[in-house]
Amino acid sequence: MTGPVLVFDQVRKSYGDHEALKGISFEIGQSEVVGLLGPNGAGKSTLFQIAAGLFAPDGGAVEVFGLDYKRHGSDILARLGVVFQARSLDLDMTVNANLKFHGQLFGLSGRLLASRIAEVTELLEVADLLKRPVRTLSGGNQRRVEIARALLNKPDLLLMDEPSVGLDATTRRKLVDHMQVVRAQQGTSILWATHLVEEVDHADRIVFIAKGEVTHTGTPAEILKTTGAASLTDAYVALTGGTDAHVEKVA
Ligand SMILES: Nc1ncnc2c1ncn2[C@@H]1O[C@H](COP(=O)(O)OP(=O)(O)OP(=O)(O)O)[C@@H](O)[C@H]1O
Repeated sequence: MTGPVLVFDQVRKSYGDHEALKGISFEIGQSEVVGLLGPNGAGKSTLFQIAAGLFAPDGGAVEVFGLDYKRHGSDILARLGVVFQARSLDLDMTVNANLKFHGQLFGLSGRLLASRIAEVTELLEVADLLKRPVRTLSGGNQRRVEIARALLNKPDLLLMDEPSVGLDATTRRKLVDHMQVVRAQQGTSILWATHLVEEVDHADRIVFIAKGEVTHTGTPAEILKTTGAASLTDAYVALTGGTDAHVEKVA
């Protein structure tokens, strides 16, 4: 396919009388890394869950790989990788057992599964941890294993919802570097939801959302130009009215 891998078209979602998404529209192209940046409560997770097919929007449409979830849910999921905000590895199983189980869910087995596990763990630099129970790994390494797991099916689109929560600045930067390698080597499109500017400063495009609406979108260079800010952090503070305390820089 040559079209966008993900399209949000006027997506709306309410919880009771609270409108969490008020008509979100944007697209992600092939091999594009898009940062979805917004303060707490902006609607990132809600949008992310809709993109992952966990629930349908109240209004508007979402298309993944040109398909809709209603009719082609399993076709979409076969080509999707998802890293949720909450950790979801089995802590008592080894890294290898976790990856094997997940791979089997995608119909992988035998040598093909073993070679995929070798490939993704090398990519995320956790190959030496395969025999370790997940419980014994640092938070950063557990996150890398989760991302490796999400790549087992060679997804065309990887969705990540605040994957670096709880990680230190150096480990966060390493994750950003890993994702650039994943995109370069596998051509994977990536949607990275975060409230940390530093995680999206190398994205192809940043979509700012606040209070359920897209407020700005553009390449990092375009956003600097439009806002006249000296740094993306300053631009973010300007665009969000300086209300987000989570603006951090890597030392
Ligand atoms: N299940 C729910 N029931 C009621 N309100 C909800 C629910 N989930 C989210 N909300 C509300 O919808 C709004 C958007 O929440 P959402 O979690 O999507 O934002 P977010 O940008 O991901 O925030 P954070 O960065 O804190 O994770 C918030 O006001 C939140 O309180």
